Amino acid sequence: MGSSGIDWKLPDHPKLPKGKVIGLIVLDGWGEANADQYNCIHVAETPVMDSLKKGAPERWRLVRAHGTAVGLPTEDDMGNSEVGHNALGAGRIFAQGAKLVDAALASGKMFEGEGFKYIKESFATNTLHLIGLMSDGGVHSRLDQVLLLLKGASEQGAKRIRVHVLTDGRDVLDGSSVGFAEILENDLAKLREKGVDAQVASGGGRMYVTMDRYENDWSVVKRGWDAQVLGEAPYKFKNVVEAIKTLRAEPKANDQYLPPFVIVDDSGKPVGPIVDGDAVVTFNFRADRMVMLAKALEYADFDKFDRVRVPKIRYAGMLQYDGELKLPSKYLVEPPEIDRTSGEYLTYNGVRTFACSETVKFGHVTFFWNGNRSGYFNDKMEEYVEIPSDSGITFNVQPKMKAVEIAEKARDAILSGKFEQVRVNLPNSDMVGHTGDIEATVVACKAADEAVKIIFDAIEKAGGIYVVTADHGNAEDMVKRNKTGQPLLDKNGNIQILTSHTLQPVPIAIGGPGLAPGVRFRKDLPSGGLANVAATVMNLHGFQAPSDYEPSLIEVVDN
Ligand SMILES: O=C(O)[C@H](O)COP(=O)(O)O
Ligand SMILES: [Mn+2]
Ligand SMILES: [Mn+2]
Repeated sequence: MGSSGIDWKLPDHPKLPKGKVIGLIVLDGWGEANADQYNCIHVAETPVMDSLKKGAPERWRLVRAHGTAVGLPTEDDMGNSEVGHNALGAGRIFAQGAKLVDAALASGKMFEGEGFKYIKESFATNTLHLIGLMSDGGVHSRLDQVLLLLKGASEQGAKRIRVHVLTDGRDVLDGSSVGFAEILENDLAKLREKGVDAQVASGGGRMYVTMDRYENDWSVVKRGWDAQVLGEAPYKFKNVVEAIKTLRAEPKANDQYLPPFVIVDDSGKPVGPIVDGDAVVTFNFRADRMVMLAKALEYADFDKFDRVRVPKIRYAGMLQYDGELKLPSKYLVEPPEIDRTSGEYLTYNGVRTFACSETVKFGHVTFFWNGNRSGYFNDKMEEYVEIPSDSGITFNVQPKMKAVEIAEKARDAILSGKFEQVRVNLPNSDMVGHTGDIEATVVACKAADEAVKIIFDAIEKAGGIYVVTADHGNAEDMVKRNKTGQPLLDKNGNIQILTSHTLQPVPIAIGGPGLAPGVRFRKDLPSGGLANVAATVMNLHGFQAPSDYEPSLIEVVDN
């Protein structure tokens, strides 16, 4: 029993041995879908992953990775890395940010909480700034929630509001930001009719402005800071719709990569720099791509870039983004309380763990896996290795990314005999899938498959077990489809490329020389999802899972 009163000791599994090394591979954005020319996994040569299917149904199956299976509001919500890795690591389904924010808005509790009271103190004299992703993707944010927040804040006395938008095109179709901007403008106009001075103040494409993650490239956050806080950007416009349309045409940027811009008044002055006394809310509910900005806004000691001017603000996140760092300290909605994750249990039960990915996905197999918590549970039992990602490029120009490097680190960790769990995320199919470049995504899928082979070979040598799965779909479908599954065409007759994730299930396969002969997937969990994986892995480590975990996918039959 630990000091927290939690009994961390896991009971022995009645049939499965301990001490086998498990190679636990998450292919990011690797779903299962019908085979056609837009299914890059099908088009790519992926002999290793293909061969696993032959193990069905005993050793290969599909699991749900979207919607309510991962704690999202509806079955129309595609999966994503945060909720996927949370479910994989925590073994239970938690109501996730999107759902918690919906509930807090519906009940009005958002406006009664500590976080809102804190920012509200600025309303009488100062400006409320809202910063975040303008999208209905439901991955990092949702525009309908932002509109309700705007309405609620104005009803609560906000007299001057400035919105700093980040355009998406990654969780939604490229080009859709124009429509979102029109919807937002419409609501801001309604507020102005009511006497609230409400306008968009700045913007930029999410991948080029603000929404970097895991400290891959601070210049992205700096570009946002300059526009949002300092009111400085290379482009100036009178309104946001014009800004987006113009920048999409020239310099021909897509939504994800629009350059930063500020909105200026008739005299050319930026309408919304952030100044002393203002309130700021970052309205994304998802953590990874808000943490860096949250640090810049909140930390007095900060040396990642020159902030030039650091306004004394009242800052709240939509959620608290990092439970360990308590960042930000003020927030509007309580984050999901993802406790007692499998990683924490396993360290208490003698399972030594190695986790690795490249920077852009490093936090997925550490931070998200451990319930949005940074750092080690026990640094004597765990080693996390981050391979630096390339920065400043779109990954279609480098579709192999660091797959080989990740796999080789995993191989070495497996062969070292120092770990019982070696966990990796292979980013290729997701990161390249998001660029919408089909040819490059095919190369990416092949590269991921080759990396899997390197890890499998090590597992073979070490007499271990492999578990390979994915966090959600992406590369298996690169086109927007109608209800009957036919590709949709835009008004120029071109197919509409799908840069986002999908609603598809993902594969899970188990095997390797260390897998006890009688282990197979149960048949009585047809709707099993990612949250069932943690108990499965605990079993394969020789333990029974805690009783409130989603049930294990495997059973052991006597041969
Ligand atoms: O943040 C991103 O890159 C996308 O919005 C979602 O992708 P991920 O959930 O795979 O990280
Ligand atoms: Mn992902
Ligand atoms: Mn993704």
